[in-house]
Amino acid sequence: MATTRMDLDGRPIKPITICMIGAGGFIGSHLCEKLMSETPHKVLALDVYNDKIKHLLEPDSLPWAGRIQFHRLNIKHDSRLEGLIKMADLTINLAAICTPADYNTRPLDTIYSNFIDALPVVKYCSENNKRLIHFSTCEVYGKTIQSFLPKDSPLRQDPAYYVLKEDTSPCIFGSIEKQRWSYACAKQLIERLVYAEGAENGLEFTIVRPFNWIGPRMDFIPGIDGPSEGVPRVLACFSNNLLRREPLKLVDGGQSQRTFVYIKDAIDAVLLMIENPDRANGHIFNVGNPNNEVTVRQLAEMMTKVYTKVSGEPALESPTIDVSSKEFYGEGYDDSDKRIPDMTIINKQLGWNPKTSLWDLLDSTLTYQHRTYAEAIRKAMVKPTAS
Ligand SMILES: NC(=O)c1ccc[n+]([C@@H]2O[C@H](COP(=O)([O-])OP(=O)(O)OC[C@H]3O[C@@H](n4cnc5c(N)ncnc54)[C@H](O)[C@@H]3O)[C@@H](O)[C@H]2O)c1
Ligand SMILES: O=c1ccn([C@@H]2O[C@H](COP(=O)(O)OP(=O)(O)O[C@H]3OC[C@](O)(CO)[C@H]3O)[C@@H](O)[C@H]2O)c(=O)[nH]1
Repeated sequence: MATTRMDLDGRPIKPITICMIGAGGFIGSHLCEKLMSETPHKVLALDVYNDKIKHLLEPDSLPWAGRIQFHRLNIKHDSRLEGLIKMADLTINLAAICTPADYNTRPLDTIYSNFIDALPVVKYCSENNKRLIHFSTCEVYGKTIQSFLPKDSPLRQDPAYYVLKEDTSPCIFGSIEKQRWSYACAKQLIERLVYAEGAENGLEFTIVRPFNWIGPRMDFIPGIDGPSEGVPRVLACFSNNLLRREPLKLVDGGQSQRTFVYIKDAIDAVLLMIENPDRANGHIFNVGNPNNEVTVRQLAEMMTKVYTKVSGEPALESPTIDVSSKEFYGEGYDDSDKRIPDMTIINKQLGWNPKTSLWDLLDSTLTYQHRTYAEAIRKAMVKPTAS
C-alpha cells in the first residue's frame, strides 16, 4: 500500500501532469528520473532529442510505464505545443541554447532560443491559467559589484558587494560588442516578461536561477556523442581532456570563480517547487551551493586528482595550459567573475540546502564519465584518422 506523500505544510500531494519542455536535456533527464522513481506524477516530455531519457521510455515493463510520454517537437514552430500545455497542470520550461561557446558565436540563435521561443510558452500558460516553472540562469546577475572596486579596496571583503540575491542584486553585463551577454540579457528579459504576466494577468510562476549544476549526462564528449569541434560547458571540456590525456585548458588563466552544485541535490529543490506551489509561486529562486566555490584553475586541479583516483592513470606532468578567451571562444567573449548564491529565500520558502561536497560530486561524476567514455575514446584514439 503506497504511503501518501505530504507537502511541507502537511497536506497530501495530489498526482499532477507536467508538460516538461526540454525534458531530453541534462537537467530534464534527471528531473524525469526523479519524478518517475519517487512520485506518482505524469510527464509529457517534449524535446527534439530523447537520447538522455531513452532508459525511462523503454521497455513497456518499466514500473512507471504509461506515466511518461515523449513528444518529439521543436517549440519554435509546432502547433501541438498549446494543446500539450493545456493537457498539463504545470509546465516546466528548460528549453534553451545554454552553452557559452554559442553566445558570442551564435548570438541570434541564442537570443531567439532564450527569449523569442519562450514567448508562446508564457502566453499559453497565462491564457490557459496554467502554472509555469521557468528555468533562467545565475548568469542574469552578470558581474559582481566587487569586480568594479579597486583591487585594494576593503569593500571587496564585504559580501554585500559579491553575494547574489534574487530581490536586490542588479544585473550587470558587459558592453554590446561583448556578445557573450546575449544569453544572459535574453534570460533577463524573459524573466521580466514572466514577472509582468504574473503582476498584470495573475500567471502563477516560479523562476529558477541554477548556479552551475553539474553531474552525469551534462552536455557531450566532443567526437564521441557530440561534434568533434563542439565546445561544451566546463565539466565536459575538462572530462574530455582527462579522458584523452590532454592538458586542461584554462581560459585567461582560470581565475574566474564558480560555485558548483550536484545535479541530484538541485533536482530535490525543483521537486519541492513542484509539490509546494503555495510556497513557490511568485518567487525567483537561486539554486546552488555557496560552499563549493573554486576558481576554474582549482576545479581543474581537483578534477585531475579525482580522475587519477577513478581511472588509476597518473596525471600528466603539466596537467593544465593557459589559453586566451579569444583563442578558445573567439571575439566578444566576456565572463562572470564570481557567483555565490544568497540562500535566504530558498531556505525560508522551501527549507532546501545542498548536501554534496565538490569532491564527492566530482568523484561520482568522473566515475560515470570514465565508465561511459573511456573505451570509446581509446578506440577512437587508436583508429587512424581519415587521411
Ligand atoms: N545546467 C546548468 O547548470 C544550468 C545553469 C543555468 C541555467 N540553466 C538553464 O536550465 C535549462 C536546462 O539546462 P540544461 O543544462 O539541461 O541544458 P541542455 O542543453 O542539456 O538541455 C536543454 C534541452 O532543451 C532542448 N531544446 C532546446 N531548444 C528547443 C526547442 N526549440 N524545442 C524543443 N526542445 C528544445 C534541447 O534539445 C535540450 O535537450 C536551460 O534553460 C538553461 O539555460 C542550466
Ligand atoms: O575548457 C574550458 C571550459 C571553460 N572554462 C571556463 O570555465 C568557466 C565555466 O564555463 P562554463 O561551464 O562553460 O559556463 P559558465 O559557468 O561560464 O556559464 C554557464 O553557467 C550557467 C549557464 O547558464 C548554463 O549552464 C551557462 O551560461 C568559465 O570561466 C570558462 O571560461 C575553461 O577555463 N576551460
